[in-house]
Amino acid sequence: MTPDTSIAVAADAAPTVTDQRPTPPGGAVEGGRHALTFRTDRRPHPAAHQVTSPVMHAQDVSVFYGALEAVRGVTLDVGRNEITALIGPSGCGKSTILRCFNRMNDLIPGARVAGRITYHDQDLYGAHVDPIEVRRRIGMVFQKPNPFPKSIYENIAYGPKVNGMKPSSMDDLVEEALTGAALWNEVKDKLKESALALSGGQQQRLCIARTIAVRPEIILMDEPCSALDPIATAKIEDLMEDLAKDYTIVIVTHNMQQAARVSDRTAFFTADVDDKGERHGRLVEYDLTSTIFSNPGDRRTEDYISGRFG
Ligand SMILES: Nc1ncnc2c1ncn2[C@@H]1O[C@H](COP(=O)(O)OP(=O)(O)OP(=O)(O)O)[C@@H](O)[C@H]1O
Repeated sequence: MTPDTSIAVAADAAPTVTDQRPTPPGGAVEGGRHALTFRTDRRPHPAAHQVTSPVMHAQDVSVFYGALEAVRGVTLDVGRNEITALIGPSGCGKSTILRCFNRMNDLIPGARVAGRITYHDQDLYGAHVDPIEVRRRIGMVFQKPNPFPKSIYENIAYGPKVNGMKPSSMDDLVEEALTGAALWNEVKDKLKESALALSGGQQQRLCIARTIAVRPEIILMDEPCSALDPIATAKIEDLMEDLAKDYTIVIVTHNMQQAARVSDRTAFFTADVDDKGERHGRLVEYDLTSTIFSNPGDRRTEDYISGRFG
């Protein structure tokens, strides 16, 4: 699909089909790609995250809700076609940072973003940037599956229609999106039935299909499996691995095994409490997932992933 050049985001932002994920140096856990063991030898915290192909860059980003500085001074790169996991204890600002990446915080009264976020080297918050187009290119899947109370088909076709996409065949586009979300075989004979009749896991895959139907480049996922059972969760995790061939994914998860299983890089956040008792989230450490889980550079990261804190 030819990207719409009338908006202010870069025209080279179309999805690519290369899998550039690095092979992690750590061993694999059962059923996953990364080690969950810890080494006692520590290495210096790297000065750079060494993301070779960043699609998005956050520089000294702080987010305020009214007077509360909820997250302070976050700097990180999101690598193209990588899965980046944001982990950390409740209230450290993971979802807040995630929402910055597609300007969802714009919709929260009193929310303000300071610092700079670039997407393909363009200021995501520039005056000339259309936030609606940002959210098409950078889609979001939420904690609780939220299909529209419409048919399965309409759930998928809705986004392309309202975004003015004119596919040569909407049927083909619907099939492609449902196939991409590993749902087609389960629903192809009941496309006219209500999406609300699907199971929770199917609904979540439908929401992923709805997201990819508008051809985003990045998919943000805010605890996408927290409402799902282990089997449905495993399906979404398998799906994420497939999706990362075509899309860049950033996921917030409370499930550290999930972060270890699915992600290439992990950002660990925590919250400092100031003398007024206010919590300010901050990024402690960001590195390859294998490093974060096997040889973290910061004691707080190790305490958290080993269950001693949080
Ligand atoms: N809409 C909002 N209005 C005001 N404060 C908010 C809002 N959303 C989040 N906060 C505050 O910002 C801080 C960070 O919240 P956030 O939800 O981003 O953290 P989190 O790490 O994702 O937490 P959790 O893991 O519990 O979802 C918290 O102090 C929270 O109360």
